[in-house]
Amino acid sequence: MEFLATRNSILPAAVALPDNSGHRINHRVSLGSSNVSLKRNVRGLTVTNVATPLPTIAPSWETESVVKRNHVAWTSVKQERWEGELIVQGEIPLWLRGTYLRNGPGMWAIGNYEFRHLFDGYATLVKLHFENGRLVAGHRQIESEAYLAAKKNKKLCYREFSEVPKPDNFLAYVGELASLFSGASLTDNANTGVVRLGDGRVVCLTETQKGSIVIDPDTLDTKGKFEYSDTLGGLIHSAHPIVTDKEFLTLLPDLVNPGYLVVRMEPGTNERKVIGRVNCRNGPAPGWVHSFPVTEHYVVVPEMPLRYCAKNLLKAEPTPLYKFEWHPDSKAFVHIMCKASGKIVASVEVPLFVTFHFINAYEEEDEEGRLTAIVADCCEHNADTTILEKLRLQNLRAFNGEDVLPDARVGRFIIPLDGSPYGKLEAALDPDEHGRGLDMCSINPNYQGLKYRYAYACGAHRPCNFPNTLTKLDLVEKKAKNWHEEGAVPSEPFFVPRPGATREDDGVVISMISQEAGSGYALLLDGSTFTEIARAEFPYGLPYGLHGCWVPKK
Ligand SMILES: CC(=O)/C=C/C=C(C)/C=C/C1=C(C)CCCC1(C)C
Ligand SMILES: CC(/C=C/C=O)=C\C=C\C=O
Ligand SMILES: [Fe+2]
Repeated sequence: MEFLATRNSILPAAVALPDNSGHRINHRVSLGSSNVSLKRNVRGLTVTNVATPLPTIAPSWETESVVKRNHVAWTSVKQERWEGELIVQGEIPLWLRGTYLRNGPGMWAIGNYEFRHLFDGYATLVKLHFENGRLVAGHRQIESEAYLAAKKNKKLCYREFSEVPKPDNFLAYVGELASLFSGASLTDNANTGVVRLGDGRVVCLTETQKGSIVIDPDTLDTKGKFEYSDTLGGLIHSAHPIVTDKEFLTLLPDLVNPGYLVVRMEPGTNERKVIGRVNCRNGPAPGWVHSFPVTEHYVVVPEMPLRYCAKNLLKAEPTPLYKFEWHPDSKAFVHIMCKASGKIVASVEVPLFVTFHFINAYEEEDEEGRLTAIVADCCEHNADTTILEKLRLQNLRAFNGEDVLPDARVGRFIIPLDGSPYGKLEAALDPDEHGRGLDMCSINPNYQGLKYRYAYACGAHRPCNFPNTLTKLDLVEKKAKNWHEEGAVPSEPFFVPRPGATREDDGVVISMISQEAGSGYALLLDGSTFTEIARAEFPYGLPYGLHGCWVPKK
């Protein structure tokens, strides 16, 4: 494992603002009072760099409260919105023109009520707009029904990942007993990812279908629901569709007759069409499909023994695995469906596994060019579900130097296409290369579905309780380069290829770092050397965020 030199010195914040580090605070403090002009020299020009915060809409239900001193990564963002130019240290490549958007659960409280789990928080969308070597940043809360209702009623009104409203909260809001048992009580808090469709629309997503929300990538305005115009129904889908300029592919789990519909939507439409259906091989319900990968011609449908649980969906109190149950006896399977015909070309038993995120998949050929297997890689948690519990906020906030992050690896599935009944699952490289922690991955998008060499992810610099490095994985040399800074919690490293590049790792890696001291910054690493090329400090600490997308400049 290679560790790269990192900086310890941190630039002063562009604008001095109350940090997120604690004390008795008044959340109504507005950023509006903090406009600051800073002069700097950019390529011979003196540029007045004005951090111009937008008017702050302080959550009225988040008035005076006592906040414990926590890592800013796990501390709710204090303002509903902000925008301003950041001072850049280093050089942003001039070819980098567009907006990186990152979604994630950034607000974990309603009044004095603190949410339990990382995945419960109300969605905070962050943007980094790069143009001419300059960087304009901002964030904004997504105005889902769930968020607006919580704000208005000062209480939880919809079912979140682990939180369930008290019946009177929800009934007071929606007013119908039957709604508790239908999709109406599920959240539309689109806090997981953000994708740019082939037609240019930008949609924030979570695992409930109703939580598909169209936003404006420039202003971060919530434009409204993305309504699916088909009649496929169902309540949930994969949080991570595969999105290219040509299509949107996703999985719709069927909780009644355990299986999955594999569906495709064309750009410019809202209608998903069925490619085919996979019936589960075993178990009382489909396995959780947070994500799935595709190859050029096939869709890989994982059947994980961590399965949805209809009973847990209705429970008022969280169960150990939330809306899921671990069924090792039901075994694990991987199904391969042909994209063109919808036919299942392989359905094999594989070793037990636990994953949130697939990294990529590709078709393996023999010397004669005959297709022999599908290779699918994921961030695999050693078939251990305890990672879900480690992501409870109280555990994330309680870090005391103990090394409690469970081990993870690049799990490589090899799925034979010769009709044999078993597939293999092995580590693609020694997990010690990335500190035995691994999640939140990206690749060069031009290599999606193709044989590839590099992946970017978060790994571990132990002791830790959460992935705390950025790591570049070389899956051919089986080596990793790691970036780490003391106390930093980096979000998913997102790879943007350089236009015209011919090398797979020619591009930049974008991440946002939340720092222990309460601050945060945007970070650019060179995709090839994996060394820092630029950073820009935010005037306030950023909470942790999940997944992002790139919106190129028109
Ligand atoms: C943020 C993340 O990674 C996952 C979020 C998952 C969510 C919000 C899941 C929500 C669900 C419900 C509210 C009820 C139905 C089941 C399930 C999809 C898990
Ligand atoms: C942040 C995370 C797992 C970290 C484990 O080491 C998973 C996030 C899942 C949702 O997108
Ligand atoms: Fe995810």
